Amino acid sequence: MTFDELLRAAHTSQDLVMPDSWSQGRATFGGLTAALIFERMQHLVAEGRAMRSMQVSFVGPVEPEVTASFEAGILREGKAVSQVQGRIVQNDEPRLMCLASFGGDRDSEVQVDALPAPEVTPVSQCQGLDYIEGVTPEFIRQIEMRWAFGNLPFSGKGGRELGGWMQFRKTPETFSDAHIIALVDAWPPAVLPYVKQRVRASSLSWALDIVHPRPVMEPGDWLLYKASIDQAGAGYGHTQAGIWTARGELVALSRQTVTVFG
Ligand SMILES: CCCCCCCCCCCCCCCC(=O)SCCNC(=O)CCNC(=O)[C@H](O)C(C)(C)COP(=O)(O)OP(=O)(O)OC[C@H]1O[C@@H](n2cnc3c(N)ncnc32)[C@H](O)[C@@H]1OP(=O)(O)O
Repeated sequence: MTFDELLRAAHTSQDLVMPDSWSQGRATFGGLTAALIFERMQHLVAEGRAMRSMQVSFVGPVEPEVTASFEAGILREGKAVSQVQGRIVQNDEPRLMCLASFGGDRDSEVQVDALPAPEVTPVSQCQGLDYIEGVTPEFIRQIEMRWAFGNLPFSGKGGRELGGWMQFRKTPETFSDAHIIALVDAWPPAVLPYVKQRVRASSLSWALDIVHPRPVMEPGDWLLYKASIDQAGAGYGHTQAGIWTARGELVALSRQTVTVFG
């Protein structure tokens, strides 16, 4: 199933089955589960209130091919901001919890421009990460990544930065916030180039802000992702990342805590 087909399914039903083709080890790709719960949360919110900030806790693996319930509810609606919660339940256990703040614009004297986007090699000159059965996670069949910063996972070469260009392999119908959410989580944890052999890793928690006014993005546009490690040790890594359009406009800011089993 394509990302757009799954988004449509999330509009019509609370109960969804995540296909194997979007899996990552024992779990479903976290960018997909977060995007689908986001989609259900967003539908509860009045027009004109854009998602500003979202916090996700990956409580447990959302297993592929097993029905999961995607539940959403409003916590509070103020003059400009709607606070919304979402959760995914599978086998009567919470597997993902999400809080998001959707806010309309208000008059303000404060205006601070974003820092410039990083210098980067053009997408046409960057090496893509191909899907290799049994080697890469299944969801790499859906999302294309072209390496521009840092070393490959399991290369043992380390480095503080990781990232590059990303887009859906099948051009989507639109480029919504849900599409951004799915793309941003696709990159492997930035700590993985430190290990020399294949080890397991999982996103544990994720904070994502989308910046407004959102730059104009057309389906099929490449986005740039650059993560850096703040600190890592004892099986956990703390990373932050920026996301930009190819024109260098800031789109989103991401912070993740990841677990690494090795
Ligand atoms: C040239 C080369 C190019 C290659 C190039 C491509 C590279 C590609 C790299 C991929 C990189 C991943 C990228 C993740 C990105 C997401 O999307 S992961 C999906 C979203 N996150 C989740 O589903 C996490 C849900 N939460 C959890 O499962 C648990 O809360 C946490 C985070 C694992 C907590 O840790 P815990 O309490 O220690 O976990 P627990 O449930 O007790 O389970 C631990 C066991 O699970 C295993 N485990 C953890 N994660 C997984 C997993 N995803 N699948 C299977 N087993 C897992 C551990 O190894 C450990 O195994 P044992 O030591 O027991 O044998």
